[in-house]
Amino acid sequence: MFERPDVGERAVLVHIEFTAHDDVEDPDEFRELVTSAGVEPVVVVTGSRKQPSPRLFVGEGKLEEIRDAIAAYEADVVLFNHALSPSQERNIERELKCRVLDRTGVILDIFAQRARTHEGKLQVELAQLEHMSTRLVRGWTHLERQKGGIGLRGPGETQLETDRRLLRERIKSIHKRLEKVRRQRNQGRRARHRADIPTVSLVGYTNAGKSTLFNRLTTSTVYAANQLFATLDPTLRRLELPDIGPVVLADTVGFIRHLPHKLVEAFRATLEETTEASLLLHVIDCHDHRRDDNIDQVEGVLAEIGADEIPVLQVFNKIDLLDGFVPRIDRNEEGIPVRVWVSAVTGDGIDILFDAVVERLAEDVVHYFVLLGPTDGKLRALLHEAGSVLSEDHRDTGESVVEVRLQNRDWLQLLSRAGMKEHEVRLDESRA
Ligand SMILES: Nc1nc2c(ncn2[C@@H]2O[C@H](COP(=O)(O)OP(=O)(O)OP(=O)(O)O)[C@@H](O)[C@H]2O)c(=O)[nH]1
Repeated sequence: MFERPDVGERAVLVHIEFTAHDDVEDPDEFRELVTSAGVEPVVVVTGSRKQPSPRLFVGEGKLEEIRDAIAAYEADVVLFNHALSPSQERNIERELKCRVLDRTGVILDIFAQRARTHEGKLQVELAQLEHMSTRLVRGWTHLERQKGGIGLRGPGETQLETDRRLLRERIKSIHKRLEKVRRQRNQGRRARHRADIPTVSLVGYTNAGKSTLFNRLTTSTVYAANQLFATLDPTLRRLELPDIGPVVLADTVGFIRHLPHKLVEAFRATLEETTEASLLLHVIDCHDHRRDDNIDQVEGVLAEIGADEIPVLQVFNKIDLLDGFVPRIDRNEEGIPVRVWVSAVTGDGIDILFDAVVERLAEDVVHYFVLLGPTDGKLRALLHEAGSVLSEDHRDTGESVVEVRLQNRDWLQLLSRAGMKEHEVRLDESRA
């Protein structure tokens, strides 16, 4: 699991089935989400109703039950697995004399903890502020605010003390900054591509086992790099892979069923970095009856954020839950690994997963038409020596166009041996 500060909060969860609706949330998933947010679920109060009560969402009897649960379990917060209106949230708080957060608030808290890029952070802050602006001011004690805690963390925290006008200004200014960040983004991304070491990003539904796999891949293997990686971010680690060299492994926030509509943008922003990955490990709980539907949804979102061009290796996790299943690699017709069956918990198959990752990264070949002048003799010789030259056209100008195909890693190595930087190489773009 994620390492996060232990705020020691204890939560009563509330999950109600509504007979008049069919969009039922999953109570187990909610428990996982709450745990992900660093809060301890101490009890789940369940019930069923035809439809929500407009004032208190639940009935008087249920409210009494929740009040008893707060006292019995000494809970700090009540978390509803539902979207509450601001006035419902306020009314329930007043009745229970305890902090109340709805499902949107819980998810936002997770996003706030995990957003990494500048844009991601802004987008999450925006969603938090917008969510909060309708919910001011509820008189939480100063102590509670200082302590932090679910729904009180993240960049928007101090905004609780400001009035609505300031909040609106802040929202406006974030919109502006987001626009600017977006304008600069594509440019920045191109530049970063050149310098960065390859990133392998774990994506998948919440509870698929991403964090478990992340820890397994980075702590218990010979490939985990010993040297400190210049980040305090627990979701980024460096590995040294045979034949590939250094690689960054990145964990991402999990997909969530029934993501509240207004959080879709914020969620995508937390995933923004994956569009720069060299390889995606799509972690899938192979034991989950919603497996195929989950895969479709993840692929759909990846396509929407423009990450569908990135090579994907599916990791079917939790094979220990399938009887007598042994780890294996599935390959496509071209012999390329497309799926690996593993258990992150037992470690079964982790070795072949590494093999498959190395194989997929090694596939990362470049195919260029390089313009070489009289002073580029060294690079030309090295490319020939490496057997990477497919064809060569000499021009009257004394230049030649050399068609090369080789692994990106080797290409970069040859450039460095030739004393050249990648941006100094002239490519014949018309023939790329
Ligand atoms: N049986 C079994 N359980 C696993 C395996 N991998 C993970 N789990 C369990 O599945 C649950 C979720 O694992 P996580 O690693 O937290 O999942 P995640 O995808 O990171 O979830 P989020 O952090 O919510 O996105 C935990 O209870 C794990 O112990 C596995 O290989 N086998």
